[in-house]
Amino acid sequence: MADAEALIDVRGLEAWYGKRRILADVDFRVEPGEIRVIMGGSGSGKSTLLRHVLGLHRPSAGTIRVLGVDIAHADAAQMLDIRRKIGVSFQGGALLTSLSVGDNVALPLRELTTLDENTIRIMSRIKLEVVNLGGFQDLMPSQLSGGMVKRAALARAIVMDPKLLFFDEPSAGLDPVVSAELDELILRLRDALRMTIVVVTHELESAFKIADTITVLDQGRVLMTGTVDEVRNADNERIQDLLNRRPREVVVDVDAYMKRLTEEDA
Ligand SMILES: Nc1ncnc2c1ncn2[C@@H]1O[C@H](COP(=O)(O)OP(=O)(O)OP(=O)(O)O)[C@@H](O)[C@H]1O
Repeated sequence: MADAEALIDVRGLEAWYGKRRILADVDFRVEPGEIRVIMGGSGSGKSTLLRHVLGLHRPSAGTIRVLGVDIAHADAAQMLDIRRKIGVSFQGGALLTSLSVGDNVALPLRELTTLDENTIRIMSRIKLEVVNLGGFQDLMPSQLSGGMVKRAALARAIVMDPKLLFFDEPSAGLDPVVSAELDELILRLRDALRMTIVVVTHELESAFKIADTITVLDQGRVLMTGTVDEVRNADNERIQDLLNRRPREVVVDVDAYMKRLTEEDA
């Protein structure tokens, strides 16, 4: 497939927080219509990669093209255009507790479009139907269960019919049944609405169920990108450790450790 067709095309990405390198030489391409899962242990750099792709951080090195635009060099109008075409459902970005479910879902339409109120209401209700929350628009977030909150946040993320949807830890804090329902919903969004979806998850079962392709991150590097079967059968000790939940052996460089403790801004 030609390069121009990738919706996300990250090459050679490097990211630093202070003196620590968090991502090194990351290549990450997402093709239209796929569900890509980003897997990796805690602190492997999954959120940092997403933050760069969303234009929240500038890369220290490398290029990031999203929907054909080099986002490190995009102007405000280009960024706004991209934001309109991207849906985001992040763990931290929960519903606003002071707004009804319907008003939460309508938020992107009110902030990013000039549509009239009637159209906004109809569009948000349709998206609530899509996530099986039809008729719940007048409830407050505090009246919803954990799974319903996730689905309402998903309705908000897709209310603008994004080409690209980012979903951070959909299963976090949910019981297995509710989590499985959410997986089904993600698959339906890809199939029915033809969205391209990037999901970050710790849940192996969920990852294997929804992913077309998986990118495995470890210590800020991409260990591999492949299909579910390719990742499952990977001849790579670290990947097998992650799949079998074996902890990494800790190798401590004592001199470097002492130096870090005694240097400022370590
Ligand atoms: N704002 C920050 N300042 C300094 N270091 C940070 C910052 N954000 C993250 N880090 C560090 O960068 C590394 C990667 O963090 P990141 O949140 O990207 O990992 P993650 O794979 O998303 O982890 P988790 O699954 O626990 O959310 C971690 O070592 C973390 O401590």
